[in-house]
Amino acid sequence: MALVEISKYKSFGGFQKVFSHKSKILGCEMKFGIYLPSQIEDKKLPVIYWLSGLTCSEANFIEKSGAQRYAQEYGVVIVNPDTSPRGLNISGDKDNWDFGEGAGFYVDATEEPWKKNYNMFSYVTKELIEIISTNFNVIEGTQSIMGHSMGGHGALICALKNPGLYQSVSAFAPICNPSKCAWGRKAFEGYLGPQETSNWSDWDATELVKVYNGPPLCLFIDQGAADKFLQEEQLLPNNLVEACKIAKVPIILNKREGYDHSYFYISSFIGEHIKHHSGYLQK
Ligand SMILES: N[C@@H](CCC(=O)N[C@@H](CS)C(=O)NCC(=O)O)C(=O)O
Repeated sequence: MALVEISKYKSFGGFQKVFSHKSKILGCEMKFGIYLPSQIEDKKLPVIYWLSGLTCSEANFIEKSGAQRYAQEYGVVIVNPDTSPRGLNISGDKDNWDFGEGAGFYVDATEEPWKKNYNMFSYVTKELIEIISTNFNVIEGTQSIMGHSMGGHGALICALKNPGLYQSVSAFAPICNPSKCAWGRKAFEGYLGPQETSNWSDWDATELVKVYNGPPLCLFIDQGAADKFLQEEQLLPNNLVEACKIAKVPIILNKREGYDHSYFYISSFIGEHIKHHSGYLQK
């Protein structure tokens, strides 16, 4: 599991780095970003994982979120992986911006030709955690997860399907009910098979919340009110809020007037999310 350092920039006192490594679970070379605050020289730190949305690589979050300032302030490492396997040349993996490369949807695929490599759920929740705890000065098991859009869905399902693995979870404009929106239905159909014969509900936050059985978990959700994908009913936050009410799972939904789906919106509130997670991680 050798890591290769691809880039290193000093930022707010710490270092923003990118590494590549050969992923066993995905069967390809993968890159991830990691921000290492300066405090890591003296002590072990907790980790927040960030999962990006459709069309992103590890670069978007690093270059546009402005997270480094807050990671340094709160003394947390931030790790952000790519959004799918890359460079495999599976037939059809580059034909769509919302399926295949850049759109792994954080599931473990069961369908051909994806099932051998498109296993982003296992990559994020197992292999990446192991790589980070083996190679960096982090507190093993003290971690949270957040993400945006497809990555917001990813963060929610990673937390809901692994009770206790993450101390807290948050999401910006998450795809809350993928079984009921066009993006999710296309991805689930391709990676998991037809709804009638596959367990889509095992990968859908709105369904998973109804059967959540683990340590107390509060879902911290952010949504721009002027997000065109909210208006197009790709995100469906109200379905998640309703499911949480029924299941008695606490949820905070912050509606942000005038904000859209972009990293201008994310960078406006990333500090609040890092502060939120830090409250759980520094206990
Ligand atoms: N390509 C899509 C938009 C895709 C999109 O908005 N992707 C979001 C995540 S769902 C993103 O983070 N894009 C990268 C960026 O803004 O840097 C379109 O043109 O409608």
